[in-house]
Amino acid sequence: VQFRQENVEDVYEITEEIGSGQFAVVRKCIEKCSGKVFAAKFIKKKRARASRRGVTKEDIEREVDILTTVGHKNIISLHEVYESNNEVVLILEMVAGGELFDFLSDKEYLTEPEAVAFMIQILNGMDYLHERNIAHFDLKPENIMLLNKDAEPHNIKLIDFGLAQRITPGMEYKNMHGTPEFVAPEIIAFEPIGLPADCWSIGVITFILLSGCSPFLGDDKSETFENITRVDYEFDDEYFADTSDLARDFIQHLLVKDQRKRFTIKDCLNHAWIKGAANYIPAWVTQEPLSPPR
Ligand SMILES: Cc1ccnnc1
Repeated sequence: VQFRQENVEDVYEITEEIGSGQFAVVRKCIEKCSGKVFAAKFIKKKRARASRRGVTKEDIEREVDILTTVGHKNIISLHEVYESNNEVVLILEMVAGGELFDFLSDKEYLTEPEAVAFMIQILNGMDYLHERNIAHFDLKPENIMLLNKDAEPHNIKLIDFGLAQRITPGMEYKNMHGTPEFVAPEIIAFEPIGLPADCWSIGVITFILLSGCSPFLGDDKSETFENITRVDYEFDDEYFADTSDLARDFIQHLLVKDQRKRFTIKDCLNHAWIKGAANYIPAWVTQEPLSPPR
C-alpha cells in the first residue's frame, strides 16, 4: 500500500492535540478543500533496526491494511494516509466525545443499563472483527471513544489498531504487548494467542464499567501479572452488592484462564444479560441500519 507523499500540511490545517500514545500523537485537523474535520495520527517511523523508538513500516502497513478493510459503525474509519521521511500520518474519522475512560472517571461507575448500552456496541464492533479473524489485542477504556458525550444513548467507536493482527489458525502470536491490567493469562505465559485474548479484555472492561475498579490491578506490573495468572479477583460487595447475577455470570464466563473454555463474542451476544437488554436499548444502537423505508 503506497501512501501519499505530499506534505500533509498542504492538504490539512493541523490544530490541537487530542490524544497521544507511545509512538504516536493524534491532532485535530481540517481538510482545506472541504472544511471537514478529521483526526490526524502522526506515527513515528523506526529509523534504525536496533532502535527501540518508533514503529516499523511493516507494523504501520498492518494497521493501515486492517483499517482499510474494515467498515462498521462501531469501528473508527480511515480516510487516507500520508508519508514523510520519518513519520506516517493516518487521517482518521474524528471521534469528538472523548474516551470512555474519561466518561467513566466523571461518573465513577455506570448503572447496568448504561453499561449494557456500551457493551452491546463494543460487542458488535468486536463481532465484526472476530468474524473476519482480526484480533484487536489492545482493548481497554482508553481505546473506546464516544462519538458525542452528550448524546443518549452513547455511540461508541473502537480505535487504535496498532496492535491488531489477522489471526490465521495455527499461527502463533507471542509478542508481549498490551496494557498489563487488560492482558489475558496466555499473553503473560507466552502461549499462542488469538481472538480469545480480546474476550478476556472485554471481561475486565465490563468489571470496570460496573464498579470503577480494575479486577487484577496490583501495586506494580508483576503483582498485576500474578493476579491475572491466578485469575485472582473478587466481586467486592462494596461495589457489586446491587449488581445482578446475570452481570456477574457474564463476567465470570470471560475471566476464564483456559482460552478454549472462555466465552466467545457470539456467546456474549447470546448471553441473557446482553440479550435481555436489547428490549430497552433503541434499535439503532443494537441492529444494523434497517433498509430505508420504500
Ligand atoms: C484520539 C482519536 C483517534 C481517532 N479519532 N478521534 C480521536
